[in-house]
Amino acid sequence: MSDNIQVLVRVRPLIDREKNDKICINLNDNSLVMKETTGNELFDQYATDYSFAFDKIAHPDSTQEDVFDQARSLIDSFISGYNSSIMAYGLTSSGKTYTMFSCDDDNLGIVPRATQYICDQLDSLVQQKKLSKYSLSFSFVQIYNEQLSDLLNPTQQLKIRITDQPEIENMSQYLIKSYQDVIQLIQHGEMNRKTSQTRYNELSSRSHVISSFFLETNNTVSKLNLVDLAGSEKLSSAMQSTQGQETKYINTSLSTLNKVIYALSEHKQHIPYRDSVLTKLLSDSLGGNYLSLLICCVSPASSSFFETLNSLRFAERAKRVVNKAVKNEIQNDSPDIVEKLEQEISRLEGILENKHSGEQISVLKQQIFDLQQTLNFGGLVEFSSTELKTLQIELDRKKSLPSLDFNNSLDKFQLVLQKQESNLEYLLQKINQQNNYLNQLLVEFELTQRQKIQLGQKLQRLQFKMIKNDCGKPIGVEKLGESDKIGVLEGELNGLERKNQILKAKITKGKEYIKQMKQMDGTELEKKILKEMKLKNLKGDKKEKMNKYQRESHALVNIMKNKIEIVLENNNIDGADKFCTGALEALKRTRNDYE
Ligand SMILES: Nc1ncnc2c1ncn2[C@@H]1O[C@H](COP(=O)(O)OP(=O)(O)OP(=O)(O)O)[C@@H](O)[C@H]1O
Repeated sequence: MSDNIQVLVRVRPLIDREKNDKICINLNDNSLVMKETTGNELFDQYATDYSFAFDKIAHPDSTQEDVFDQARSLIDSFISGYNSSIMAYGLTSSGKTYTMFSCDDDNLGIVPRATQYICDQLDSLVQQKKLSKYSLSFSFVQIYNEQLSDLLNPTQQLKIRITDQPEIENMSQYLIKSYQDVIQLIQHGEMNRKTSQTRYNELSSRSHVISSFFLETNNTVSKLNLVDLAGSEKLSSAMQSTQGQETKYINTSLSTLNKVIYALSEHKQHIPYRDSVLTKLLSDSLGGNYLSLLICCVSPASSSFFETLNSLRFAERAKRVVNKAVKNEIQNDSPDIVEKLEQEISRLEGILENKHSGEQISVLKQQIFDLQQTLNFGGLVEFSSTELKTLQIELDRKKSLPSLDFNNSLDKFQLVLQKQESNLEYLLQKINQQNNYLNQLLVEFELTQRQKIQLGQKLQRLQFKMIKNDCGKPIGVEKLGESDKIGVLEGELNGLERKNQILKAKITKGKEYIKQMKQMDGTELEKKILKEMKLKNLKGDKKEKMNKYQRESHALVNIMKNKIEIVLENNNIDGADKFCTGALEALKRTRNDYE
């Protein structure tokens, strides 16, 4: 079966820290339009629209069940013997963990729902006698700082082996009988998962997590990967060194994922799977023997505009990747699972009877015990009551983590600074475009100059010819024709001169404009203002001032962008100048307000 990666975009509702933000996404069932809105009609009418189409869009009011419904067909395929993969991708705090792993009874995520669904479906197949035996097991690993570890047994050393598909050596796998088994394992694994508080998310996942189900039935063997990717985040000087290091690793592996998706979508010969642990492990889910669904989680808030745009561009590319999934059937003459396990037990018992050293015997005993547990479908870890108590205390501690005060000035400043930095990058890009446009004008100017000289020479030759006619021959039809041509050429010459003047004026204005824009690298000024505010540690009206500042600086950046776009698209220098003047005045006003 050859199938493109399916893409579902989930737009979550605004969260507390975004309550003053504008919504920058308009949604339909399969398409959406992004527009950077400031709330000011004058500026907003010039904002660019970015349109996207996907297989499905989950709106902010979509429930966890609605989202699971979109994943159901993939889980059915897994039950019928196809490898399947569901991956959540997005900026930090965009809702990936909520979508995949939420264990809140009222809002269960895809992993617990999938467990329940798989167990129910398998039981029903057994009851209908369509299936006589099966074994379902679960594993849970994380990639933190490019290191792979087992969340269910963190002391275990893991290794990736790539034969025809990637496999993890030494990874623990637990047999699953019910939904509760998986919930217990997830809760146990979540405690070993690397999380920390970021500027955007008070409990942010700093690792990529891959939970997998392995199903073996009478005649098929299949795997289901449920992946919660760590969220990308912009590096900032305010990050502590460990946080900075984590963020670097996350961004590098996500950028390799981007490169892999790019190479696959462009049908390149070399796919850089080996450049990161994440892509090595997902190599089969991306372009291989898997059916895959990508859930791209995004926030509708204008403060995440650029990051959301990037996530959607990534998702749009992923849609073009084609997987080649085949049903994994096993030969009927191979011994069934129970028989295989029984044979292994007798083999190990045989070895035991042959009197090995004490150490070997205890290892073998342990192996026999594990296998018996597996055979009895009792393979699920039994936590001792003390272990359970410790786990509960840890859970309660995590639940009671003090919620981050997002009004805390430092955090707010960081947010504003980060936005300003990306706006500045955007501006610089536009200045470069403007420079290119000016260069084009210069080339055009030179061309018209050359044409003008050629026409002047032609005119001289014609005038000379006329003088000769006047002196030598009677004035005839030919001479009248020549003088008409001269009139036309003179007209053209005048036209070219006018055009040259206009071009000169445009170039001068353009140069002035670039100079102004460069001076307006005045985000420097804005940063200075921020720094001053931080130093003064303003209280009381601080929040109001910061909000006002954020709105106004945002609007300013828009004015500048609009100006450039007008210059580029409509070639309307005058109109653009008015905006620029307006922007400069507004900038002065903002500065006055904060000085
Ligand atoms: N669809 C939703 N409805 C309601 N709340 C949501 C939704 N999606 C996410 N949230 C809330 O948004 C916050 C961030 O979500 P979550 O932790 O899942 O983000 P994340 O993308 O996993 O972030 P990170 O990459 O930092 O781990 C949480 O408080 C979560 O409860």
